[in-house]
Amino acid sequence: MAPRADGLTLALPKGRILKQALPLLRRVGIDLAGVWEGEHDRRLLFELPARPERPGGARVLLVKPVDVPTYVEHGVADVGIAGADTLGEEARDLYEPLDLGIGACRLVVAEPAARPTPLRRGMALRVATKYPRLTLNHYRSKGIQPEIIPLFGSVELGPITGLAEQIVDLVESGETLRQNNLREVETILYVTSRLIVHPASLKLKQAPITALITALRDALATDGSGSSARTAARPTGSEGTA
Ligand SMILES: Nc1ncnc2c1ncn2[C@@H]1O[C@H](COP(=O)(O)OP(=O)(O)OP(=O)(O)O)[C@@H](O)[C@H]1O
Ligand SMILES: O=P(O)(O)OC[C@H]1O[C@H](OP(=O)(O)OP(=O)(O)O)[C@H](O)[C@@H]1O
Repeated sequence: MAPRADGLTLALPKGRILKQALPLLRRVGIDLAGVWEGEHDRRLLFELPARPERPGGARVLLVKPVDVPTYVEHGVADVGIAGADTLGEEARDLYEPLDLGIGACRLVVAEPAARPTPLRRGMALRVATKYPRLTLNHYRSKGIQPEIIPLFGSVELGPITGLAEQIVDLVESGETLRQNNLREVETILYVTSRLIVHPASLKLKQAPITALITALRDALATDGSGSSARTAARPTGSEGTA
């Protein structure tokens, strides 16, 4: 096997994306089995031992999903995995060579099914969200300058409690919206997780990074899970933004 992650540091998102990323990473020689012991394991840094095909070993950092781009942008990690939602929220100097197809969901506008708010240019509107920048851009394109109410979770409570008229949040199955009597108004962004690379690492560690990208691309091409996730999240012909 060709060296694929030799000497690289990877920043991986804890939580739901990690679960989907692990089988893919295993296929390209980054195997956390027997190293990371699962969600109860509180360690955050793992050294993958050197092997004949990876003489320099590899290092894995487990970080909060929203922090992955920060580790890569600062060059602490050479590569990382981050959702298009996280990447779209803040402009960063990162190379984004590959859509991994995992972590598929959508960033949508939603509101109470029984209390829709018709939108008019220049209207006053309160919108609760974890994504202030993507949200502002979306409403500004409609001539609306909303008051953004920043939340870090349970965003669906916003319109139920009267905190906001609308929300912008991620939808996967649609179950959270449904159980809270909310309806989707519009999709802002089709989200999947991307491989991100520190630009300097791409030059300084060109061989292992190119090998990793190629191996991941090959694994995705022969693995139904990546492409099916993409298909589920994104209608044919759409590209990133809705
Ligand atoms: N149903 C979903 N809800 C939220 N994020 C999802 C969903 N499906 C896929 N994702 C992707 O997973 C990423 C991380 O989501 P996750 O909820 O694991 O992180 P988090 O919000 O930091 O978690 P926590 O609940 O621990 O704060 C999102 O940025 C998005 O790209
Ligand atoms: O469409 P669904 O499959 O129901 O998934 C969407 C929900 O999942 C996420 O919340 P998460 O579970 O991360 O909890 P949070 O509200 O604390 O962010 C997201 O913010 C939605 O609330």
